[in-house]
Amino acid sequence: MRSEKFGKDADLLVEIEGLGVRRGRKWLVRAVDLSIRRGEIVTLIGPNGSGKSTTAKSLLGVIAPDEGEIRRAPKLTVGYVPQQLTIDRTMPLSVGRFMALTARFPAAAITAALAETGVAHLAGAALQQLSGGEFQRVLIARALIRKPDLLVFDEPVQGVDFTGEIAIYNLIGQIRDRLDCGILLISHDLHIVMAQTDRVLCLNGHVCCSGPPEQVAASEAYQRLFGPRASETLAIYRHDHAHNHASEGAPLSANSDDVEENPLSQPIRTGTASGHRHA
Ligand SMILES: Nc1ncnc2c1ncn2[C@@H]1O[C@H](COP(=O)(O)OP(=O)(O)OP(=O)(O)O)[C@@H](O)[C@H]1O
Repeated sequence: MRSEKFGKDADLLVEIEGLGVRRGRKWLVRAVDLSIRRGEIVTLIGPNGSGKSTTAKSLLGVIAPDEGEIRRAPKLTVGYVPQQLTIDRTMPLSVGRFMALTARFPAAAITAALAETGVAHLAGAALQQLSGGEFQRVLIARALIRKPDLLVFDEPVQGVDFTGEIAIYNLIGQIRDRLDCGILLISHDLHIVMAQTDRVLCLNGHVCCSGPPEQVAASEAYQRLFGPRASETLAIYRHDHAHNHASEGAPLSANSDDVEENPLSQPIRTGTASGHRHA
């Protein structure tokens, strides 16, 4: 069943079906469906505590699901870019040494990865002296060394200033184009994250709504979660990029009313975005 599915769809990297994670009597997430294909940028958004990290950790295999299935393409390589806040930058360490901290890589591979994210000139710099945006580029470079099929970013613009944010999102788009990898972004920052995104899943313990950014931003469930002004900011960041969303469906209603912690949300689910190709 597993190999059959991935055999038929060579671009499919990971597929989550009916994911549920429970701690004690509380479901942290339930009934989450999510798939990521090569060349696709998928964003998980949702308020604090809505289950974004839980979903991502399940996808990465860090935590085991209590319900549902997670299927990964054979030999899938995943790169993970952690939140800046989770890393102690007070250690006296150069960028070059930081890149080789958890595994040994040839110097040329490190240089190439730093060049890919535009920070090759910082290889000898001290980690503490980097700006938020520079440090984020170093973290991305570290995740790129293994040439991942799938890159997961946890809050990619945390600690980065406003112009830096746009540059980081442009970089993420370029990485997707150059490496033809799949990308999963996790963010509670609801508008800026959407600029480069093909598909958004709005979580609040379950999938409140999903689909192309404009469709999600316009949905009632999204506006109820984030407030009516949330969708207005989207237009500022959205830019044109030539691709086709022809196979994505319109919102359909769905059921997931047994999730304890989501009193606000009215579940809406869209059709899955399959056959998505970039020019
Ligand atoms: N081991 C655990 N035991 C009990 N509750 C947990 C556990 N881990 C996480 N939670 C709770 O599960 C919910 C979802 O947490 P999760 O970290 O997935 O949310 P998130 O959307 O990533 O939040 P944030 O945006 O704040 O990072 C939260 O209410 C959290 O307190």
